[in-house]
Amino acid sequence: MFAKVIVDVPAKQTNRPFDYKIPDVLLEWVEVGSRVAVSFGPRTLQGFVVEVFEQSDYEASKIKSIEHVLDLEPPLTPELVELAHWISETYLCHEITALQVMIPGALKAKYERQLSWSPLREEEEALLSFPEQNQLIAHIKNKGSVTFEALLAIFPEQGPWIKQLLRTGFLIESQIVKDRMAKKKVLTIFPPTDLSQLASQMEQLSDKAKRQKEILQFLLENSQPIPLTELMLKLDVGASAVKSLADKGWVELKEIEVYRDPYANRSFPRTQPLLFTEEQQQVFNPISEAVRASRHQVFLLHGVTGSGKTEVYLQSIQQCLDQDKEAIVLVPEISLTPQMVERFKGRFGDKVAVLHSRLSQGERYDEWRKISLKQVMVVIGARSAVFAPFTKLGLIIIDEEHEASYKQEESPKYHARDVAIERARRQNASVILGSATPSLESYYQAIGTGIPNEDSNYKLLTMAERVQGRPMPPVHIVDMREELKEGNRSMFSRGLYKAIEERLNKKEQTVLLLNRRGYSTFVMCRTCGYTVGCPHCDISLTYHQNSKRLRCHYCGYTEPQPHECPSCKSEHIRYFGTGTQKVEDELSKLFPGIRVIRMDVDTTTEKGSHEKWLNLFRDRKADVLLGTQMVAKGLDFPDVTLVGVIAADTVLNLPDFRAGERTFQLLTQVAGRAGRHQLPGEVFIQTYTPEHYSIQSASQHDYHAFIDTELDLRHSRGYPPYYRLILVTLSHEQLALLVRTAESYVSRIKELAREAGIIMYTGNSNQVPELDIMGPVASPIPRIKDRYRFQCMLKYRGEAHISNLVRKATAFFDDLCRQQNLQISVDVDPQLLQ
Ligand SMILES: Nc1ncnc2c1ncn2[C@@H]1O[C@H](COP(=O)(O)OP(=O)(O)OP(=O)(O)O)[C@@H](O)[C@H]1O
Ligand SMILES: [Zn+2]
Repeated sequence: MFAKVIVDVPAKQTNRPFDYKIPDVLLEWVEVGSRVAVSFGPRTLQGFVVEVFEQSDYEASKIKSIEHVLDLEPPLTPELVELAHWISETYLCHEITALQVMIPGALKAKYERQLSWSPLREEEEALLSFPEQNQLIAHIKNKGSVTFEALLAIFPEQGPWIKQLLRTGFLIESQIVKDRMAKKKVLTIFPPTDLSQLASQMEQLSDKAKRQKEILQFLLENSQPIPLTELMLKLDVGASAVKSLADKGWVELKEIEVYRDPYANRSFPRTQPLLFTEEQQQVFNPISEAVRASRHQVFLLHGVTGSGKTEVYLQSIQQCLDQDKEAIVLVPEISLTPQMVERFKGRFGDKVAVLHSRLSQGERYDEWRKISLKQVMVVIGARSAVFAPFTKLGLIIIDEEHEASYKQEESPKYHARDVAIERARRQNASVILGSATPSLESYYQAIGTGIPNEDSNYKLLTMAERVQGRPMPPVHIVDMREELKEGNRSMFSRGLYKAIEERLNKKEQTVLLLNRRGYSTFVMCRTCGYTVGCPHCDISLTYHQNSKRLRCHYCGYTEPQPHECPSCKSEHIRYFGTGTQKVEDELSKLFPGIRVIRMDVDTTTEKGSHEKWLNLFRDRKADVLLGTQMVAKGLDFPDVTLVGVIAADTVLNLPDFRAGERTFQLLTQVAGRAGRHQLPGEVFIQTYTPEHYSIQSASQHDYHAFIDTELDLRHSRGYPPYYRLILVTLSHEQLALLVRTAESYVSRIKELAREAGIIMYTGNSNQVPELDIMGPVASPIPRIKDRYRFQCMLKYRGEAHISNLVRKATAFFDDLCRQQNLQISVDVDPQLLQ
């Protein structure tokens, strides 16, 4: 037998699989999706098996053998292997990169697989009566534990038996990875094997041994092993009572390996399905019907903030579980709050695995194992959870589908929403895209005039009302130019100031949003106009108050706060712009004693800090939650009655055609945090451009007004959803070489387009162009980490085979990339244009 293997060499010549022989001893273990070690030139490298077959076209003697198999169960399913191929074609990346992104980081570390005998199965051992089984058992028990390789070396013929013992749980695998991967060991109490004696043993105990009786009683009722600490907490007993039972030999104490569960110490009260509102029922019906029929359909669920989308998700998932199918829920990383997790764990309990980047590598790996061993049916996670190795997928839900963070910014630059739709299509699963502010791309598809696409199968579902008829909060737009005219130079308008004061008096809570962290966003000399920039990037440095240092938000460079102008030595160096730190400062000056929680990248680096702040706020230990966009999403706190946006223009002024859309989304989301429960809410938006349509329509909660204007603009300028984009960024340390190369890159593409007969934009309005190339021009941030950056943007219609051109053009510069350290980064459907 042979295997086609994609080897871990990200270079152009290896974007194809190589043939390897499967040695007999590994026949049992090599499947599509297996990770293997193979020799490649002088080295041994990792690779993924993408096909297993019988006849190779190559001369048998020339084909090398697979050296090892790296996991006892293939980490990828055949379906995911195919999906990786699709990703590499769609997003123009190496196939190995797409395969690697699908497996948890812990698997990539070096580790050793130890097999040992499971204490949990001791009683059933007698059932294993085949001589082969007994031989294996004797060997392993004798050794205590043994590596997989050693076992195979001694019993090369016994692959099938080893596999069977693993699958039935008699053998357990522990992965001893240099320090961090060993599974947690937990002291566990095993109830007596013979429960019939338990009653009489309890009789024997004197009245003083009340605790011991309770423990036995509990074990009698549950007859399951339970970790010592958990039992002690549950029954409120000390360890000594357990010890005396163990000393009598009535119960047994043993260390066993358990999953590291970040939510182990938290209980999630079980919730029951809520009775749907009329709107919820009416959107649920078609979803439920598609799930039951196993029909692929994409539902765009446009529901205003507080309309109860989550309950629709929950009951749709239930529908899926009832069909014995699995579900994936994607949420943006920053809204993966304990509150969100609680809602899913509360409904589905142990059936839920959670994946996000704040888990340790070990925790992540354990959650992933639960998925691949089919111990859970639901996964909730950030972007990469779209690759959960389920095999009976019924539904994928993407909450806040408009979020830019679903796009991965490094290779593979995939969009989780589009990957989800593709995955669901291949599995006849349904997709729910939920948002109060759907992206233009999804909305355009759903209203049925999208880019012509045979497979498009969208359906628009709308929930226009909040649950229980709660009103949308009134929004006041404050023109900051007027404030200035009236002599108010503070960052708080008079209206917002009064509103905060009122909340303090009434003991209600306030959420304040400012999308810029740090203290001051730039430092400028009033005498000569010099601004302090990063020496490695073309961007100004931000002043951070705590460290009293200036910091670059792109490369992390820092320098001490200057006291005179570095250029003209004048003392009139001043701090401009407002960041979250400055707002915090200002609040405590204006409202002495005010309790503020600040949440931004600087206060949430520590593990668990994000949750800690939100819990403090929920427990009303603070009056104000102040932060960057992380405070805008998903929060559902009953006492929040005021939302203030300090500067709505920060996003609006970004050099990005989506600036208007992003502003509308952010304002709508953050406004949606107010008045979600009994207490009515109120919103203040401070801005220098109150007339802008994004701000106007957000303040009126009018998605349709916004989208009509925005669609017209996109159409006239030839942007998505009418055209698709590919952004190519070239970077190099030498500007001259870079400019030359960027120009020749663009000529190359034009040449290839002409050869392919693609109609290019010429300014002639009689022809509808298929492709327009803008650039090369300097990128919005022309230099990062000492590398100059130039970009060109390809706008194109439909598929038009443009990605093929880009692939060819990029390959043409491969040598230059290797020899001259030129970098070419290709971003298909880019979300960030810098
Ligand atoms: N059928 C129902 N009956 C009673 N209460 C409900 C019902 N559905 C949802 N709710 C409650 O209404 C509130 C808002 O619901 P939810 O948070 O799901 O809204 P959402 O649409 O997800 O909002 P957002 O987009 O702002 O996050 C929650 O407190 C939720 O428990
Ligand atoms: Zn920098």
